Amino acid sequence: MGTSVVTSIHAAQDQPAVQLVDLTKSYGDYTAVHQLNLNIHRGEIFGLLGPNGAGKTTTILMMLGLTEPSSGQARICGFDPARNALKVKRRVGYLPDDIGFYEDRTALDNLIYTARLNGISIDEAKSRAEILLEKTGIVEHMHKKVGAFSRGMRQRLGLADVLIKNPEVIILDEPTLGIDPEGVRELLQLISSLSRDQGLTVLLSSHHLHQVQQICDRVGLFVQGKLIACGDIQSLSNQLNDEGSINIEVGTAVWTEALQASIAQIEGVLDIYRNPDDKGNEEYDLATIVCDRDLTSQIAETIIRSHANLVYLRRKDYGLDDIYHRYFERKGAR
Ligand SMILES: Nc1ncnc2c1ncn2[C@@H]1O[C@H](COP(=O)(O)OP(=O)(O)OP(=O)(O)O)[C@@H](O)[C@H]1O
Repeated sequence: MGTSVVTSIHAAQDQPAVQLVDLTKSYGDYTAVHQLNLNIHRGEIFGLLGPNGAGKTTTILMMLGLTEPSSGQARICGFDPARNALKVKRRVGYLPDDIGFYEDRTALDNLIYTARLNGISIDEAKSRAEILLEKTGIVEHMHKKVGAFSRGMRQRLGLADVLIKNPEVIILDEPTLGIDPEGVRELLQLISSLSRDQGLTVLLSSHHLHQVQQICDRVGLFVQGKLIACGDIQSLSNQLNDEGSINIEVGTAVWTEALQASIAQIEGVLDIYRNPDDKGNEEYDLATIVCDRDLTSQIAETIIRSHANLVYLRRKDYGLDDIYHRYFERKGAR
């Protein structure tokens, strides 16, 4: 093997698995994805997060060569999907949010079918299918017809289906949709361990920040076709802290609109929101007040004056709820 070949193979290994440069997609006057720049490194688990209609699926379709960018470029495993869709397809496994299987055929048959479509010999297909059914935890159901599978089992089978061609990158569109909390936890753990064991690059699209952050190395926050922030949870939190605002969390026996309005009138209060993932605390209601300075005593006074029964008050660092709220609902609305 000549030096130049060796160099170029090493260069390819060093290249990010996914490179998006000024990637843009317009439908008529509407821009669904606007000049997206993003690198995803090999072996990384990346979460593409955003509310409905943010442009996540459109981005994925451009990455797969299933829709053409209006401008800009994507390179997936070194290939441009707009020109080399087949080469990209060979290296990338895609699990859409509504994967179709042959419902009247067994899980094993479905996997063997996919493997055969990808040019894998029948013996190899069988052995890979059995290994993957084992890994995804549904081996005992391999002879069951897929039509009888639960949503969680289908998603596990979907993972096995994308993995059967030994992809370098897997793209999972809302993989946890419609699965119960325990099933979500198990599925995410499975994705995480598959990625770690095999050095797989994973792109996961979701609108559940809480779920995704459990396994993602980095997340990108996508709003109205634009990537408004990108990084690990800690650095996103630090960016918000650097903006100089202070978060005060309060717990009250009752939270009323009148109380919220009184707090909003305090000079220096920037934003107030109820904690979105307050897990049904029955003792008190939790809210976060974003201020441009430390307004702890003014807030306490206002709550006490309104007889709302202040149960607790503390200054807090930015957590996931705050990141979600500040980036998606405040910045996204600008
Ligand atoms: N073929 C199309 N023609 C016109 N507009 C489209 C088309 N496909 C998508 N859009 C629009 O582009 C925007 C982004 O859609 P996309 O499906 O990429 O969002 P998403 O982030 O995946 O949302 P969701 O979480 O709801 O799946 C939406 O406003 C959608 O209506």
